[in-house]
Amino acid sequence: MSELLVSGGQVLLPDHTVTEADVLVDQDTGNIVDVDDPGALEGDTQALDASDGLVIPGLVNAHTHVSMTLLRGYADDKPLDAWLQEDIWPVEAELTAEDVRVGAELGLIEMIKSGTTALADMYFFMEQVAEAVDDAGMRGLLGQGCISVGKDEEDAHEDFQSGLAFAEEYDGYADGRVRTAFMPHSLTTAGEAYYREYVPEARDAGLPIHFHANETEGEVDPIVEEHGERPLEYADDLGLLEPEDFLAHGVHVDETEIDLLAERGTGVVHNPASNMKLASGMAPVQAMVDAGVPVALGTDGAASNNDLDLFDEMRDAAMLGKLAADDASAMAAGTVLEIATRGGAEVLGFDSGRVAAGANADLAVVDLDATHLTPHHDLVSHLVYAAKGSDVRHTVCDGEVLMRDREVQVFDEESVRERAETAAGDLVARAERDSGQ
Ligand SMILES: N[C@@H](CCSC[C@H]1O[C@@H](n2cnc3c(=O)[nH]cnc32)[C@H](O)[C@@H]1O)C(=O)O
Ligand SMILES: [Zn+2]
Repeated sequence: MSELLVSGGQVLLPDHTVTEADVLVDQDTGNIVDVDDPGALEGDTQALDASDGLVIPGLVNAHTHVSMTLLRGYADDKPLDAWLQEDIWPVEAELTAEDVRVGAELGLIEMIKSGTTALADMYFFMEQVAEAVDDAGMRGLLGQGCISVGKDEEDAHEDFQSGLAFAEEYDGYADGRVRTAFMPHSLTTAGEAYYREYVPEARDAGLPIHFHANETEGEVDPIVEEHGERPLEYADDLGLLEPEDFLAHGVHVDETEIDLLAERGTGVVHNPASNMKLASGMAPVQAMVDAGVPVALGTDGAASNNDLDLFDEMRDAAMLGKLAADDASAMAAGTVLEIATRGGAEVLGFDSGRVAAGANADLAVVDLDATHLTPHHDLVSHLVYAAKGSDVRHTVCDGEVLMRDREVQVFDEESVRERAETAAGDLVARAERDSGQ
């Protein structure tokens, strides 16, 4: 049996208390075997030094478009609709499989470096993302985003059919680290007929469903006008609110919709940075937590964030959550940490997000030996309010070390950065040439 012993540091336990302890991992099963007093456990092979560090669950980025790293800083300072239609979609029309692959590798490296071990991703050429997640050693819930607006019927059907085919083919890929979902893009960009046709097929295949919903006011109004009901009531009619399903954003949700989500057990992924940057609005995230809605945290794509650092996102969630609730006690550090770890894992259906025997060994070790983390009154507070992704020293997923002493083990970081720079430049040049600029 091959084992990994993470020793010499402190450990964040599932109840958010911190104790000096070691963590023993079985690399064959990828699970945590035990968490015990310093020196009490022995590992056969690999050791990971956590001295002056805090072992935390790997963070869960529950909504992103990882390959959008290629568009980081390409188009900023616009609202969602104009940003997608004028800037992002024209460039995405030029994406190749190779672009998506290198964009994914770049984004996954950024995640590993900032302690993220699992993601939910919706994009194009998802087999490329699946292979990159496999190479990265991470855990992913992946799906192809399916859109019908702006397409003729044949193209639209092709998009939904290939989305389903990807999900069926790749579920369980990468030794089970990749799971899949059916991902219609949003309640407004995928037409009702497509939901009516393909949701039952997704259910027959046992797939969860993930989509964007209630992100901007501009998305809510047309649904209310056309269907005479709130968007999430419409989503419920379409059969999109099962307990394994989860939606991104949920910014403009009313009390009826919050109660509906809680009743159905459908997850909501909060994306505070993207919501602020696109001025989409403030999600009532504390109200959703209080109502019992399963809430997770996501960065959205790097073009609307503009990073994939969940430490940054936790801080944003706390700040924006307080402002939204007009209450400084809202989205307290413990609540935010919970949605970024166990909450996210539960929404995605992964048995991770906690440092405990039996759970997946998905961990990060945060360096506490830093000026901006001094003194150590409350380490949960530090994780949410003061720590940065660059404070992560080691990252482990499924028992394998993905980053050791800030050196990414699973990719050649320099070469990925070079390839990404070239691919991004070429992509934008193609798009500009085709638009006759
Ligand atoms: N098969 C689809 C691809 C959709 S991928 C998912 C899409 O979501 C887009 N996206 C990124 N961030 C957001 C957001 O905040 N709201 C809605 N869509 C977004 C992203 O740019 C990408 O176009 C097609 O043929 O167009
Ligand atoms: Zn999104």
